[in-house]
Amino acid sequence: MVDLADAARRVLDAIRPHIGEGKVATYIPALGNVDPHQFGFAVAGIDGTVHGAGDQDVRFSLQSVSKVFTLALALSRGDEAIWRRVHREPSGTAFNSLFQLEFEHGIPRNPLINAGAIVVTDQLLAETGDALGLLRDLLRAETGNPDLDVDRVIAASESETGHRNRALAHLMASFGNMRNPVEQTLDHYFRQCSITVSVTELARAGLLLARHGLQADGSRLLSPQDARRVVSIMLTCGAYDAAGEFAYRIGLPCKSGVGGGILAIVPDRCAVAAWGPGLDAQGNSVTATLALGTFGSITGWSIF
Ligand SMILES: NC(=O)CC[C@H](N)C(=O)O
Repeated sequence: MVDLADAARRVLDAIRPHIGEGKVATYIPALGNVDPHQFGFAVAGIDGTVHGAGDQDVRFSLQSVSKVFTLALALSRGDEAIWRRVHREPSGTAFNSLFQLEFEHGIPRNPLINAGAIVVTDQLLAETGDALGLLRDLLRAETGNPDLDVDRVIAASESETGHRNRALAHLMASFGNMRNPVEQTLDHYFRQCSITVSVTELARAGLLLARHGLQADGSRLLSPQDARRVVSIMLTCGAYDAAGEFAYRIGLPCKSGVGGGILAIVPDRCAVAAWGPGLDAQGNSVTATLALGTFGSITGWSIF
């Protein structure tokens, strides 16, 4: 029997000497203001009990971790048409890379890199009229924080400097793979990335996937099959061009974001969230990656 409270404490002890390592993302200027000397860890057991350590209640920018939840929302609508607009293969390239998208005729490799997530947001927006609103409602319900919201300063900073994301979206539009005007979809995309959460909240929200699509209130968002699909895409694509390294080192489906957060799923057991603002060259948090590896060693949990 694994004692999750004890595991969280032991993870913090192991990570303490590394706190502050890595480089805070500065290509989104507002993210560059975050103090790198912070670290939070939380594990939510399948029964909903959360055990945390360190800066477990400090909020940070969700960034690309949001892509898992927009994908879940798109699939929850039974919308198989999304798979004509985005593939399901690891990209092996940076999360905001352009060149593969041109070779592959404007169809992104997967929904967890920027181009793919922009397509998913575009599809949700076209189908529902409010992609950000749907995501915010879902995350409010699943994190248990009714005040969860977008950080407007970060959203504005993303938009002001979002040249690459605009380039990706316009390239896809040139291939006929955008349904809304580029600026409208990107407005929802930038704001979805700028939602703030703590690791405690993120771990709780991750239970949606650990419970195979069941929401906190017991209702079903995703079929078990679609929940499994989301988790499989996290394993193969969730850490961009380090997804193979993550599978090797951690052995759990993960999704990272440049805010320094990483969500990992242990199906039927727990959801784990780790956060440290300093990133490695691939844009994955140094301390959060180490923390998940340590958690895996302590518990012996891996999907392999
Ligand atoms: N990897 C990430 O977290 C990237 C998300 C970020 N908002 C971007 O679009 O560049």
